[in-house]
Amino acid sequence: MPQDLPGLRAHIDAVDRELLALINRRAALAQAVGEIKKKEGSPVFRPEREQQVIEGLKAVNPGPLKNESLAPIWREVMAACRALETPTRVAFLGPAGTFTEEAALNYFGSTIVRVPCASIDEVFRATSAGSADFGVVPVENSTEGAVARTMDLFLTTPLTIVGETSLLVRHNLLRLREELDGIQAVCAHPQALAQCHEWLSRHLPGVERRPVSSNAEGARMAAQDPSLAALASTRAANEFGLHVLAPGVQDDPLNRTRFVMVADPQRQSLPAPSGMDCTSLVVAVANRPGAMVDLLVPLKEAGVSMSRFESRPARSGQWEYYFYIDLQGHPEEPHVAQALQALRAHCSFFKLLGGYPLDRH
Ligand SMILES: O=C(O)C(=O)C[C@]1(C(=O)O)C=C[C@@H](O)C=C1
Repeated sequence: MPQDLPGLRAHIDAVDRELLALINRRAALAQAVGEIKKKEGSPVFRPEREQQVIEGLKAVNPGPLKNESLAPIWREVMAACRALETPTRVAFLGPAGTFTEEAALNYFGSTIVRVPCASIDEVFRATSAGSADFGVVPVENSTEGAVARTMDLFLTTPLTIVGETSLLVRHNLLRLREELDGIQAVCAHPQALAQCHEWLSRHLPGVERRPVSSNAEGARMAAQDPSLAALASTRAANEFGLHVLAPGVQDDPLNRTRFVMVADPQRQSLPAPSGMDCTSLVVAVANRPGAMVDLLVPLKEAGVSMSRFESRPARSGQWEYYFYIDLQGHPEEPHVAQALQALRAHCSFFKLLGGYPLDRH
């Protein structure tokens, strides 16, 4: 190997040409897979297969490339291959610059057709109506808990969950002017305002906190009115030409949001087991003593672990609740199937929301 800069760069150029030829060979193979899928009428996007490809490579990676760098590279390669099979249209809580858009790009790769939506309801509507193949919505935040609207829509729409991803969420105070003085209102999504409550109380006491439909919408408003500030990502700051007055103003430095990918089960079948999956369901039980225990016993007996348990009022006026449950494993794995069957018998309402690969990065 040469030791001088021009010599090393010439080697890099040669390796890049080899890589290009190999990636094109891979793309041609994916195109051939696409032809078979077209004939069979089966869905192009197979999250469990993409997960297996990445995990398989991580297991044999000799380095020096780090395993955490490997995943985003192959995600993009597979997204580009997928785009040759068919364009993937993804609806998300927009406008451009939201964390939900970032989650969509991380998960599906940047070659998607972006369908920004003004609300979580619209993401579900666009995906149900077929104007998008997938929808991406926030489902829970490590500081603020469940995203209520998303949970309610799981109940009332036929969409299923086909994937999940989580993001470290950093909020920044953004403004046209490079000073804190004279801010009349801070505009952001209610969740972001809540996540930055302490910082706002300390540094901008008495300033109005104005809830808007998304953080990027707040940034768009702040870009038009110098008296307004926004709480949003640095991507939104770039998108709308705003200054970052204070970076990372969220109360919890490890603030994370979990997003899920939803799809219409008529057009996108349930992902097959990947080896490390999550099963999501929503149930209701009769309002009687011991009903909760009856719900948990079948899980214990089948050896299934629960990773999330969340309740939402059923809005019946009777103090009845829906329970949102995440289980470890895939609904097609025998012990999970057994637990689901036993659970169903104890529930007055039972809806399987999906079985999908766990987010492993
Ligand atoms: O294996 C497939 O089913 C493919 O379509 C190929 C491929 C890939 O690029 O590896 C692309 C899209 C799918 O989501 C999964 C994998």
